[in-house]
Amino acid sequence: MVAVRAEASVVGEDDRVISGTFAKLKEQGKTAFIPFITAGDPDLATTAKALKILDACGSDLIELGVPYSDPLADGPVIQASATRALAKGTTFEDVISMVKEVIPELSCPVALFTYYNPILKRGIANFMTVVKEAGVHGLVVPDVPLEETDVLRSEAAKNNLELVLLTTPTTPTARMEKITKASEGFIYLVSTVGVTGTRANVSGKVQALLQDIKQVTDKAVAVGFGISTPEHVKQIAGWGADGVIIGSAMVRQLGEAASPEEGLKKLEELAKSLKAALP
Ligand SMILES: O=P(O)(O)OC[C@@H](O)[C@@H](O)c1c[nH]c2ccccc12
Repeated sequence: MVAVRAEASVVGEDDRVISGTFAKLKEQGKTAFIPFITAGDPDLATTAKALKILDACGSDLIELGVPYSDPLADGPVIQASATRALAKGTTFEDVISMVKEVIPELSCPVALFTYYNPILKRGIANFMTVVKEAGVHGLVVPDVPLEETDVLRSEAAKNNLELVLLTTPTTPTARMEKITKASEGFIYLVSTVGVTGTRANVSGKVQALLQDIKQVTDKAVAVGFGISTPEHVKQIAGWGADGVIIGSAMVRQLGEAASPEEGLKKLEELAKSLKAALP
């Protein structure tokens, strides 16, 4: 009995900040606004400012990408952004030092986005401890197969980190059900096949995919890939999504601006316009 209690207190419901955030939003009938940016593009000082701006614009969660040399799920915008960040010399350790300073100043939680290799390289247990100590609340690891998530999830859980899993339009139903059971924080519904990057329209399949997922789980579902305009986010919120994730459109503001200051200004404008379009 005692052992069971001790175990339960390691990961109490209250420690699950990301699922807690979604639960609160649900009570208020709100859809989460979740921007993604790459750490270190154009530099880490600007990333720190961007995190504070996104938080002030009403982000409900921020997905912060660790730049990686072989970002296989990413389209041209995020690839170029990761390349710029790496060319600046941004390391995982630098990203961690920066977030450690900034997260205490934010009111919204942060999920760290990273490919699997940098985790394996550092050792799963060690990686989780470092990330937790930096104040991070969850992890998105797009290239880890479901079958290999057990050890990742248990090490994450020891550190109160929620491990978000992804499902795509080509995921078979039985597998999608397993993913919804195993996913923590929320379920990441990839809106379309292919790589990240803005698209003119949101795939019409998203509405049916959301219904399918919601039939098998009560967990929150956030949609990402190809979302960039107020019309897109309105449409997806109308289909019952619990959150919208916007990556490339955000990354582009910072990456393609003439100066960091201009990039931050454009980022703020986009964040405000998307947030204002959400219920
Ligand atoms: O860039 P988009 O199309 O807005 O997609 C979201 C996204 O950027 C972010 O969640 C993400 C960045 N890289 C990824 C790789 C795989 C899955 C998801 C991601």
